[in-house]
Amino acid sequence: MSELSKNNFKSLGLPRWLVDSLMAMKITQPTQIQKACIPPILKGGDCIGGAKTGSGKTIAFAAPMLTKWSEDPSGMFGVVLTPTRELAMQIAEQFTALGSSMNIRVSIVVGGESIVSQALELQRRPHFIIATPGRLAHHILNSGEDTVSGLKRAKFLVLDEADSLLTKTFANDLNVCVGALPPKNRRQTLLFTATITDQVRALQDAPDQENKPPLYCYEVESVDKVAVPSTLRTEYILVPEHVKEAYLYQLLTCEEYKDSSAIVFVNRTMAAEIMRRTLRALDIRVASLHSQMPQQERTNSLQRFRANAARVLIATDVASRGLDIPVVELVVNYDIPSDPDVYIHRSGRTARAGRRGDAISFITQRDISRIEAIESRINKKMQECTKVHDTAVIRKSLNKVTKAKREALMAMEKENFGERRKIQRKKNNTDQKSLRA
Ligand SMILES: Nc1ncnc2c1ncn2[C@@H]1O[C@H](COP(=O)(O)OP(=O)(O)OP(=O)(O)O)[C@@H](O)[C@H]1O
Repeated sequence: MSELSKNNFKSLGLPRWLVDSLMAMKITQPTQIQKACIPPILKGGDCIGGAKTGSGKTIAFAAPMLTKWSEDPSGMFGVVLTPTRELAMQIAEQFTALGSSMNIRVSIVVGGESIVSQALELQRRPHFIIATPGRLAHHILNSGEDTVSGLKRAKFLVLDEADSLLTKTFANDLNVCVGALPPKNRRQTLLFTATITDQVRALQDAPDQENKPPLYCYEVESVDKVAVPSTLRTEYILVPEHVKEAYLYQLLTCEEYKDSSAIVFVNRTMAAEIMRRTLRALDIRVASLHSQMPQQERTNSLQRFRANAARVLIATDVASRGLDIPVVELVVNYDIPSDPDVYIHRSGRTARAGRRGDAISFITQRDISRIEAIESRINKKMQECTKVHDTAVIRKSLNKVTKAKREALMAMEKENFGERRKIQRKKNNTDQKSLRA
């Protein structure tokens, strides 16, 4: 098929109803990854789809799956696994929206929600299950044959954020999930990520004992060696460790960003909580998202941020992958991640679908080697951010920021926050490690 004739979804082989659904979402022209993946998936192939953050990978797998399902819309059809609960909910929303005219049934199977109501929902035979591996594995092992028997007839398995799912963290649960599905030669397997790792590639090269053609591997835009979107501006600020909070406050309230929607990434849950309280005391509309929060709070926080009731989201890496919130204009790496791929995913929460966005990294003396590793991974040098440079201004805000932080710490101590966190962590552990996700 020539490049020109791939310029709309119909010519890629999608049916009218789905083209209409996409059009209702104002999606009319396929992106590169969609052009590359949809036709071979429709032909029955497996696929490794690698493309930058925000390039439309979800529709690249959802559209061909929905197309094939609509030809025989009965029973369990596909399973999508993804590393976080919020991402599972987001993908389920996309499937539901795209398939709404076809009475689609989509079930979300994630940790932190009622096991019993999920089991009942699974018994009603959804067409698609969007799950985190831990909770789906739990149902497979504990919920009885009538709950999970439908999995044996699934035609598709998707590993979204495949590189993350193929790490040790998920190995046991993933094995349980894959073991409950038809063998490789009787299903299609689709792997998608913005950061293809050797573990993902290895699946393509693995000897094929089941007589299935090898996985197609699309590394879209591989000619362009820069691993982040071209619309993403990458900058850094050199910050002395003891005034990081004051710099953050200045950045979030400076002329350019005072009304912007921003995600601030920190490396620890405790830091996220301190930061949320500090910024709230400084009159910034703020929410937080981390793994030690009860699920209902996680969902509420994200909803508030999506609806712009909160302008700033303080998050750990539970929010670094996949979340699609188009209004986000700024990502701050308040703490620098040790893995350069994590930087790519975090920064990819902005500059999505061709929009502009900024990723600003706070660099202390200790972070220099991490920054070098990131620059070499993304093949791009960060520019110095000049929006917060006036030391007098920093000095001026330092007092009030320090006071706000001190009050936040005192309130947390009074509420026994550290203790509550321990209890929550213990609860999460006893909910057992297989419910991790
Ligand atoms: N063909 C298209 N035209 C315009 N917008 C699109 C198109 N395809 C997808 N989008 C929109 O682009 C945004 C990003 O898509 P998506 O979340 O699938 O990105 P992704 O590649 O999975 O990113 P990540 O690697 O961060 O998970 C979504 O809001 C989606 O609706």
